[in-house]
Amino acid sequence: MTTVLNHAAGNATRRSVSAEDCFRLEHCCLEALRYEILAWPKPGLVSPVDSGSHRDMHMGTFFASIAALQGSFTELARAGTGGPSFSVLQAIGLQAERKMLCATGGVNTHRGAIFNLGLLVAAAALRRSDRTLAGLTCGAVVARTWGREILAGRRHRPASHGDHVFRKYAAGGARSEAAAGFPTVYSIGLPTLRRLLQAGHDRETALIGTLMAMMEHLPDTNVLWRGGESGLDLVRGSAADFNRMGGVSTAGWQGRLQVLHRAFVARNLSPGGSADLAAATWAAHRIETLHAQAG
Ligand SMILES: CC(C)(COP(=O)(O)OP(=O)(O)OC[C@H]1O[C@@H](n2cnc3c(N)ncnc32)[C@H](O)[C@@H]1O)[C@@H](O)C(=O)NCCC(=O)NCCS
Ligand SMILES: Nc1ncnc2c1ncn2[C@@H]1O[C@H](COP(=O)(O)OP(=O)(O)OP(=O)(O)O)[C@@H](O)[C@H]1O
Repeated sequence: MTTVLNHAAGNATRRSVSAEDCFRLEHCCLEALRYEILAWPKPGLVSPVDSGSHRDMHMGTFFASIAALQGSFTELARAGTGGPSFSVLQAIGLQAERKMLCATGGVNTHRGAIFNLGLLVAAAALRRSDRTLAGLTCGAVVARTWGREILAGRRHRPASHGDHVFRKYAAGGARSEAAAGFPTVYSIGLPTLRRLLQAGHDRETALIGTLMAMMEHLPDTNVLWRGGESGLDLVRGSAADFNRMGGVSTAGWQGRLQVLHRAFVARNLSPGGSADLAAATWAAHRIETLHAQAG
């Protein structure tokens, strides 16, 4: 009798997640990556206008990577539905990284983005499948379900730039952000993006405003790797100045960002972590809106 009741209670909290649901989640991710690369001006970053501080990639490399990633986010969403151990998602994420490297001739265009977006879609699918998680953001679902394993995972991978930076500056990078439930996305990115959209800014402008908010606050390991602490101080300080002066809501903002772009390129600085989280913010905006509409 107890077994039957438990089984019934379990069914009441479970809901099936369709192939269409997973496909819709992937669409939010691929759209976010397209909007991020197309946005201009973005200090130090690759855009349709130039390659910023990067010598091994251009906008076409990013589009080749995005095309190769088609299917990977659907797969991550499908896997997330069952609330698997992090190692299951990691295997799919590493496979996606291999597809990216194959499409770009070995260039890292989206490693951070695959990690962030992959975890967010897996969490979105898990939340959809389990009604008891309905009140949580995708970020909170990531932290609660996979946070510990994400932090433990650092020990099992060959040393990366991120690991060097972690040892030298104690900056936890993408893993810390994810394990903490994406605080930069949910506490800084989303409020900024939604405020700018509500104020009537177009999508591109709102995304750049969001990027600049990220840059002011994020301990970006890409910047630390390339420019050390003084590079990070410069990036965060100049983003803070830009935001304090009214950011993208003030006339002439594009010109000010082009000046910053030249300054970053001269110092080989690229805020790739902020770019990743601006894309993650766009995807989270779309995914959380779909969730709210579904009720
Ligand atoms: C965890 C990863 C991203 C580690 O990479 P790495 O050691 O280089 O870490 P690091 O945090 O320095 O940077 C990774 C990238 O994240 C972005 N980034 C940099 N700083 C930050 C930050 N503070 N917050 C978020 N993203 C950041 C940058 O684009 C950077 O290139 C990754 O390579 C990995 O382990 N991949 C395996 C696949 C996986 O686990 N997937 C999970 C499911 S999708
Ligand atoms: N528009 C963009 N321009 C440049 N980098 C971006 C952009 N959007 C996101 N990124 C992120 O920046 C990272 C690439 O930066 P970078 O080339 O400095 O990393 P790396 O491969 O670790 O270092 P290096 O090229 O110095 O060996 C990617 O993980 C990517 O997710």
